[in-house]
Amino acid sequence: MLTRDNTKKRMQLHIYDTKQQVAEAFSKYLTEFIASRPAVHMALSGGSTPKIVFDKLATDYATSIDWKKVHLYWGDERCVAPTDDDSNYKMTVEHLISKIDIPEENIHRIKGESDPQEEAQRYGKVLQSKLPNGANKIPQFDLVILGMGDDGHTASIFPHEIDLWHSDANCTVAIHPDSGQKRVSITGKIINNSEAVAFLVTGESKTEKVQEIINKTGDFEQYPASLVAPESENLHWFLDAAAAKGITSGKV
Ligand SMILES: O=C(O)[C@H](O)[C@@H](O)[C@H](O)[C@H](O)COP(=O)(O)O
Repeated sequence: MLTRDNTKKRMQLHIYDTKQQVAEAFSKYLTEFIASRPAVHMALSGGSTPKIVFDKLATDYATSIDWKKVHLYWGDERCVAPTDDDSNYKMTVEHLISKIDIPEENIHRIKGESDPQEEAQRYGKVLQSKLPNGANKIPQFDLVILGMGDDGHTASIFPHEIDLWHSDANCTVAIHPDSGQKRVSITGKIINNSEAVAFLVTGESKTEKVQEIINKTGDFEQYPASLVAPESENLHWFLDAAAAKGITSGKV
């Protein structure tokens, strides 16, 4: 494991040869993380990368984790019905929730079928009421799991709307730059207030942005993923060799 200082905050890099090894390593990390706490409130990422991790958790780790003490939230959701193939909730049900013994009341989905602005407000209140909040009164996740898009977006904060990261709101409405699809997303104040943050990033298409963000080169400051710097300094990047290819050995 490499450790390096970046954006004035420390981060831990976990680099493995294959996507499968990333899934195994993250599943081990999550199992230990959950075992060490009486309850865990964690936000899941969407997209395709989590599928291999959720499949691993739902098979090899289904009984190693006490899912009754785990509360699942989402870092973002597409504004579609929960039955839509684009729904992050649907993907999570298919690859994880339908295969583990987790109480229904522990699932706190973003309602993609609702009016986006109303849902962003509602979900922001859910976080405020269900998550512990520290002295700063900001809801605090135990763990936020994030992916990163090829353009350096994370959750659903995209480069063309990077100001949404700095919103005072807990949740915001974003628009996908290509499809125009609306999304509900948690904001930077929530992500950086989390006790721990773990990126799951794999594949050649992520190499360039990972390189710029970790090495702090190029236009890294324009990528929302570069703004992830939790106050806790408990930031982990789980990467396969393809995504990590451009990381200079540098000072670690
Ligand atoms: O709703 C989403 O799409 C995600 O939450 C988003 O932030 C995702 O993590 C990245 O776009 C990476 O997606 P892939 O894993 O599909 O590359």
